[in-house]
Formats: sequence, structure tokens, C-alpha cells
Amino acid sequence: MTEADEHMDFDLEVEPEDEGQEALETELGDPCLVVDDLHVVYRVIGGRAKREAEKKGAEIHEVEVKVPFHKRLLQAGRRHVGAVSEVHAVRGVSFTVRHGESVGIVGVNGSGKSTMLRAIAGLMPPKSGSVHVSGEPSLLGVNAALMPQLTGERNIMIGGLALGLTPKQVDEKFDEVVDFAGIGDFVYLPMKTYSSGMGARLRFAISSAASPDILMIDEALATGDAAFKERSKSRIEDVRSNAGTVFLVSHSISTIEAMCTRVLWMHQGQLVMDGPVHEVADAYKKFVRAQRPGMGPARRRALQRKRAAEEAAKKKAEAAEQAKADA
Ligand SMILES: Nc1ncnc2c1ncn2[C@@H]1O[C@H](COP(=O)(O)OP(=O)(O)OP(=O)(O)O)[C@@H](O)[C@H]1O
Repeated sequence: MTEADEHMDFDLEVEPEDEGQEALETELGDPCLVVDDLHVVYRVIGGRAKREAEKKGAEIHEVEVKVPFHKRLLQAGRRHVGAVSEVHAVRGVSFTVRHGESVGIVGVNGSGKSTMLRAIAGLMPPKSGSVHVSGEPSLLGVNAALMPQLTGERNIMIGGLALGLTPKQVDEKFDEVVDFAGIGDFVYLPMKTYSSGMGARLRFAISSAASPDILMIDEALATGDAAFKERSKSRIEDVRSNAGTVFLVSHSISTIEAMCTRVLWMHQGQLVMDGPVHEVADAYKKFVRAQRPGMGPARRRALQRKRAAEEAAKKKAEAAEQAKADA
């Protein structure tokens, strides 16, 4: 497997449960989100972080940090921690989204998809430009409020409160959240004992329970089985039919095609295409195929083996999870 393949970690296969599925067209309302010339920059310290970002194709600048005289005096004799660099993760992105839209975001690894969602959710300050939102965006992960050392039960309460529900409303939704996440009695154990799939499913269940105005889902649907995906799809349709908006980042293009009406394609922090789902998905598929021109039978088999091993590991983890839940 080449490094290029690792950076092109997305799936052009049609997942069986996505076959023939299309997102419902709903009547669109007024704009609920305006992203205007958004730039987001990370500061990284030290050579290793810089190399990691470079490997992902990020645009990086060395930064000259002026340390005030009193700090230099205080720091005298301390270990040098390395140069500061800036990773320009989102570069001048602008778009408008209306109530009721379901927007997919595609792009190769490191193209800035997650960073943009974090900026829309208010978790990353923009370097310049602006994000105007009407309503409360809920990034899957309940705005990162969940705490691994606490039980799922406590986290449902904390996450629900973070999303603006009252304690009574959280209590009323408790069973529904647990059922949706499919975690059974695990809800009474600390979240750090959960598999990553269980954690992601619980976060999705909590963040969508509050019927948010803007629901943002970053790769969570990849962690569930077909039944979970089906439940998620109908939850997404519920949010949209209440005039909410959904953002979905996924490496599975068939999931995007099944659940979204519009797609934003990001590359190296910029928006390269924004349009109806099939138009952008087709262009993106062509781009992906063109990036892998030399994929002969041996590399294709290696990729298939990798997928099969991942699938087997996922099934094994699910079976173990089920066995624990049944015990
Ligand atoms: N915490 C961070 N500190 C420094 N650089 C970061 C950080 N998070 C992301 N980056 C860099 O910002 C750029 C955009 O990353 P981001 O995770 O937003 O891309 P992505 O499209 O979501 O990638 P993926 O598909 O792999 O999740 C990348 O170059 C990445 O290395």
C-alpha cells in the first residue's frame, strides 16, 4: 500500500444498504448558515507535528514568534521546544446553506472537512472571515462535552444539558437515546470502556435527540451496522423535515449519495465544487480514480485485503460487544 493510497482513504464501492437510496427533496427555507471567506489556522510546535501536517498536504508557514523580554528572562535555561509553524487548514471558504438542506462534505484526508465543521460549531476560532448561524449547531460529539470517565448515563445528561435540554427532557429521552445507540446495559458503565463504535453511536444518539437546528455528523455512520445506518437516516430526515439542516462528512461516497441533496468538495482547505449531489459526486469519483492511475491488480488486491481485514475486525468487535451486552 503506498502513502498515496493511505491519503485517499475513501470508498467508491456502493454499500448494500445505500443501493438505490436517495435523500428526499424537501422544500428549502431561508438561509440558516452563511460562511464568508473563512480561514482557519492551527499553530503547531515542533518538527514532528509539522511533518505530520506536511504529509497530509497541508499548507504550512514558519512563524516567527516574538517572545517578550520578561518571558525570555523567565524562560532562560529551559529546553527549546522547536519552531512554531502554522497549518492553514481552511482557506477562504464561502457558501450559504438553507433550512432543510442535507449537505455532504467530501475531500481527501487532510482537506479541511473536520476543521470547517469545528469552526461552524464554534469550536475553532476563525483566523479571518466569518460564520453566521441562525440556531444552535450541534456537532456530533455534543460539542466535545462528553467525559470518558463517566458512565453513558451521566454523559447523556451532560450532553443533553449542553444541547439545551432541561433535566426533565433528558430523562424523557433517556430510553430512546439508549435504544437508538444500541448500547444496552453498557450505558451504566464508564464511556472509556466502550468500543469506538459504541461511543460514536451514543454521541450520534445524544446529539440528534435534541432536534438541533444544524446537525453535523463527522464519519459516525461508518461505525454502525446497516440497522443503525437506517435509524440514522430516518433521524436525519426528521431533522430536515423540521426545517433543520444536516452536514455529513463521510469517506463513503455512496452514503453521501444516499443521504444528501448537495455536496461540498474540499481540497487543500479550499472549496473546489459545490452543487447537486450527483454532479459533485461524479466529478469527485473521477478525480479519485485519476489519482490512482497506476492501481494495477496487485494494489487493488492489497486494498481489497485491507478492506476485508477491516470488515472482519469490525464484525468481530460487534460480536464481542453484542456478547457483552447479552451477558
Ligand atoms: N489539531 C491540529 N493541529 C494541527 N494541525 C491540524 C490539527 N487538526 C488538523 N490539522 C491539519 O489541518 C489540515 C486539515 O485537517 P482536517 O482534519 O480538517 O481534514 P479532514 O479533511 O477532516 O481530514 P480526514 O478526512 O483525514 O479526517 C490537515 O493538514 C491536518 O494535518
